[in-house]
Amino acid sequence: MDESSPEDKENKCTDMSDIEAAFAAVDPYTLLPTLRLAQIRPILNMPLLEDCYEIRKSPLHGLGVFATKDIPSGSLIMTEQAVWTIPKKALLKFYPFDPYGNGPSQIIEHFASSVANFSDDDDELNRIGTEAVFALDGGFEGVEDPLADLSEEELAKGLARIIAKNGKSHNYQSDERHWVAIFQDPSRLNHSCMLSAEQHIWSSFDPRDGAIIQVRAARDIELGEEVTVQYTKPFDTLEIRTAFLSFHDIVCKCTLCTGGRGRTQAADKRRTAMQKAWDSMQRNYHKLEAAIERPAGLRTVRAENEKREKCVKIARRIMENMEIIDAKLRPTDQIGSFLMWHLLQIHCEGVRIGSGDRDTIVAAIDRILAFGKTFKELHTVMFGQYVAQMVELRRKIEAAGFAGGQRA
Ligand SMILES: C[S@@+](CC[C@H](N)C(=O)[O-])C[C@H]1O[C@@H](n2cnc3c(N)ncnc32)[C@H](O)[C@@H]1O
Repeated sequence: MDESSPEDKENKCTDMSDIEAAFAAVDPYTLLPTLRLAQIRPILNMPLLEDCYEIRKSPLHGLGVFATKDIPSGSLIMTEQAVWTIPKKALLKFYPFDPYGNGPSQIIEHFASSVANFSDDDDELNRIGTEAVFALDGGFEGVEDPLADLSEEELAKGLARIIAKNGKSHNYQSDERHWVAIFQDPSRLNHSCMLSAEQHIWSSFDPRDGAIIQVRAARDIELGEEVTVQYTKPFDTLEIRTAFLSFHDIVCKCTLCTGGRGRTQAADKRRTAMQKAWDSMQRNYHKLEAAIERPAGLRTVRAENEKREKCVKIARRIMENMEIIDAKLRPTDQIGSFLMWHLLQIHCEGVRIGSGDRDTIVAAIDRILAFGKTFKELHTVMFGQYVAQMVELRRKIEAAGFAGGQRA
């Protein structure tokens, strides 16, 4: 039953300053660009599940990472500082078959300055760093001492292959270039289209600070199971995944790809529906931005109300799109840090700027909090913080008498 008075309804769009101020406080755009590694570290300092994996032969390919105990969903399985980070564009030039005509010595120079000499006064550390990179998949299998046994070109080719097979993309906030990072144990994570873990790279503000990776369980992983991540995008169908993976010379042997047509078709159907809702949500978000920017024409109350109504309608469509995605999502869809974060950013921003309607805003917060439950399961660190802020926001709105769209 709607218990709000006609007067309340008339006042619906007024006095939003509290809510807007509260939203401004949780605006991810104000949070993200200021994050530096030093600030991220305490978040990263979440307890690591000690001795929970080993590296051994995998049925998927070469070596893989396997659980040595039951790993509950959300556990931090690995965290590591990059052994080597390198700008992607520079990388292009490194390839011996490079169109820019640069010699292979550049990759060796970069390797020598960033890895082999990462500790100027500790030869032992330099040796460990060098051997760690040389031992990675695709580089120098069967070569005992690459530095002594190979020509400069062979050495450069091997290093380029190591980067191509094991590099993980990331960006630094103060640097427009795309970067590739090489980690040690996380390089042994094989791909599965039904992942069991998610990897997230925390790039600091400045490339000189390096990058850190976190690998978390996306679901409960049983003792002996292989820990896998997904190299492809969250909603990619079999056809798209196959195209991407074959470009990287991978014929996927995961349980989904080898599980029969029925299974892949059902997964494709679900992923296509999510992709459609995601695209529609992005379009609606842009529409919302445009609707908000457009002047209301005559600055009459009517024109302002019409504009507001339009914005509210679009904001609601954004919520509907989200609900479709929410209903179809599985933890094996690689949703944690990447997808849900963006989803919420768009959603929260969309509702904040698009709607002066308190019912819509309160409903949106409840929706976000409901998503929070999914996130709690996934233990996505950043989101945990975000949810806490949402809870606080909800509390403020309730205190201001806006709960459930009714004035107290
Ligand atoms: C980052 S490495 C993974 C660890 C690697 N198995 C090793 O021995 O170090 C990436 C390479 O593993 C192989 N790979 C990973 N996942 C695979 C899968 N699902 N099916 C087949 N090969 C896979 C591919 O050759 C890929 O280039």
